[in-house]
Amino acid sequence: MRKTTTTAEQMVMVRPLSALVLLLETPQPFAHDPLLFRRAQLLNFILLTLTAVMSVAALFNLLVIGDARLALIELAMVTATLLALWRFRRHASLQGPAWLASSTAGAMLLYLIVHTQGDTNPYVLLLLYPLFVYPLHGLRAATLAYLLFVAAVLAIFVYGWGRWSISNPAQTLFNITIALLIGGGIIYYYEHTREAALNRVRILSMTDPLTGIWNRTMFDEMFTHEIAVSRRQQHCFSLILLDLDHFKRINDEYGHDIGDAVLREFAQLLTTRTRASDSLSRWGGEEFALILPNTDLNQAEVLARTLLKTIRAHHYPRAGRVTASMGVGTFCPNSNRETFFRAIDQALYRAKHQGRDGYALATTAAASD
Ligand SMILES: Nc1nc2c(ncn2[C@@H]2O[C@H](COP(=O)(O)OP(=O)(O)OP(=O)(O)O)[C@@H](O)[C@H]2O)c(=O)[nH]1
Repeated sequence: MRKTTTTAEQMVMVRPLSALVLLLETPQPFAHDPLLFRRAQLLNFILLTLTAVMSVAALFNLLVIGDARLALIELAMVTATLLALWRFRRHASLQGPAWLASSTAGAMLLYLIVHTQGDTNPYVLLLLYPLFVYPLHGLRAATLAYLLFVAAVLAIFVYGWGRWSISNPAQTLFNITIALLIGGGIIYYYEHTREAALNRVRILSMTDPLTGIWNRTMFDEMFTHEIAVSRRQQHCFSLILLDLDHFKRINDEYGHDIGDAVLREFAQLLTTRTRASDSLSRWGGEEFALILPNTDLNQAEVLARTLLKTIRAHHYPRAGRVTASMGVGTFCPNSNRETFFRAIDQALYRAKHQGRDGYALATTAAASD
């Protein structure tokens, strides 16, 4: 076996570097949701930047400018961002640290305009606020935060009107208001477009384009989730695999368009005849999967019989009547995922071989370890 050794020199080089990489990396608990992960990445970056910038500013103000009061305020902000960073990384919490980050940055910008007393140059920096408050909090909360921020800026300006030497204050106030509203409006529009596009992509990635029900990826996720719930709460859930009978004939006799219409209507029929807590997915082709949370085998069997009756009785405008076969099984906390699914698949296969338009049960022995 190859042995790797690390010299003391390498350790010194590697440790600070890996500590830095660790800080830059977004914590794993956010990795399951791409949207959340992007938000967490941004928050991590903002908190680290705020901590670094404020630390440098505090040192500069203390040692070079000699302004201890300002340095103290900046050190308080460093403490706040470090606290937020700790909560974010240690407890994988996003909301609280995000609000702390945006409030700290907002307070810092407001303090800057108070501190420079009428100098309008720092006002351009105010547009940094919506740039990160929108991606951090989402459209609604960010708009509220930004409007409050604009109101605070204007209130500070009005407060300083008679006290500070501002050249042409009315004109300046008008310019600042317009710049903040237009700048914020553009960022709002951009964020709105981005959120709408992301939502669309999200829906497309979760649903089947033909029938509109959950797709196979979502089935896998919901199935995994239901197994976790079953093991945690120590109760069973059921699964029904459905396959349309002789579907190839429909395509061959009436064409693919009619076949597609049958699939859509079949999905609709099942959706209306099952509970809102049940989840119907298109497993692939003419095969569907129905997850029934908190349902035992007897209840699943009753539902299978009802569904078979409903499917048999339904008349499709061009294709007439269509039947389906089903494999029915119940997952209990001691079941094994793979063997359970295989047993249901085999049950469906048996239902087909027993003449179709019926169901077969996954045997308990086959479904368990
Ligand atoms: N129109 C349409 N047909 C599809 C779609 N996906 C799969 N199919 C068709 O579904 C048919 C499935 O055929 P088979 O696997 O032989 O099954 P079957 O004819 O239903 O026979 P049994 O399942 O044994 O009752 C094939 O002709 C596929 O082309 C789809 O999205 N639209």
